[in-house]
Amino acid sequence: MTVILDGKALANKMQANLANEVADWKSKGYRIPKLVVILIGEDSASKVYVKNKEKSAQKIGFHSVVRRLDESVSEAELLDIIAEYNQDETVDGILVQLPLPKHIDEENVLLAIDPKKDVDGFHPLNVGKLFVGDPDMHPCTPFGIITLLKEHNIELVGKKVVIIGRSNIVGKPLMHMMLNEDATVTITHSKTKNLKEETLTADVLVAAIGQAEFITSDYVKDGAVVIDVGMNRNSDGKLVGDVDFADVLPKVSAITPVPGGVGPMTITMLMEQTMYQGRKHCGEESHDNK
Ligand SMILES: Nc1nc(=O)c2c([nH]1)NC[C@@H]1CN(c3ccc(C(=O)N[C@@H](CCC(=O)O)C(=O)O)cc3)C=[N+]21
Ligand SMILES: [Mg+2]
Repeated sequence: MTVILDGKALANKMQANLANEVADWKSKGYRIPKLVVILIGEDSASKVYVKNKEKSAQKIGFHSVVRRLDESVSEAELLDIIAEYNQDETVDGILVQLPLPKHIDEENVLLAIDPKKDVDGFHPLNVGKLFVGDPDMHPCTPFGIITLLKEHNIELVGKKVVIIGRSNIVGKPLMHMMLNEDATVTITHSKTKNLKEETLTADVLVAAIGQAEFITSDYVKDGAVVIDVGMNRNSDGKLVGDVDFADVLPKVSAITPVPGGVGPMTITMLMEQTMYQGRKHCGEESHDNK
């Protein structure tokens, strides 16, 4: 029997726990955590993701601000707006939705966010802390993957993890998180030779490729755990992952669905990290910090 790693179910459970904690703070008169999401332009996928983040934040009871900026906003204007939220003591988390318009330099933006409010874990300081094995804020997608695996008691110590994809938001940070769990990690990517030879060695296979249903059962070892980070539309307009779910399912011990797997966990870790910052600043000593 294959275990379905139900990210939606765990997301609901974790977000309900956060909602209880926030309700408890409210009853004590503490300041409530605030998450600011900055959305630039009219990209339709970004709008959907930001909407989902806003819905989760509101459901938990956080103060949720979505700052919508015109596509034409200058980098200097954006940096000023970030500086304003950095200084605002009622703001616990700041997220600038990626991708950015071409005329804005991503590195400048990520460097501008106070690392303490960097709920995405993308600031180079947080990236470096993860790299040396002393993480503070984590990138949410890989953090969600690790959290989902732990919830299902999937052992990582000494296991062979193969990641397909070397992005700064998934592949590379996940490599470090897996190393911190004492896994043996291989990263593969578009220039990897004999990809299938690599993936067939995986006890845990993570697909972050960006190609609909690319991973079929012939890429997967019997009994492996398969994590699908993909979000693609197939020819019928249906949301599918990078894994051919129906083909792979009978061969593996556990697998994440799309939708309802890694995506909801990403949002949940964003909420967890907003709460993590809030816990430092909203409690007994600082509840008057309105
Ligand atoms: N600064 C920044 N931080 C991000 O975390 C960030 C970003 N920029 N840019 C874009 C990506 C993408 N991302 C997703 C989050 C949730 C779902 C999600 O909830 N997916 C649902 C389905 C959603 C649907 O129906 O389209 C699911 O998998 O079940 C998907 C994708 C966060 N991102
Ligand atoms: Mg994130």
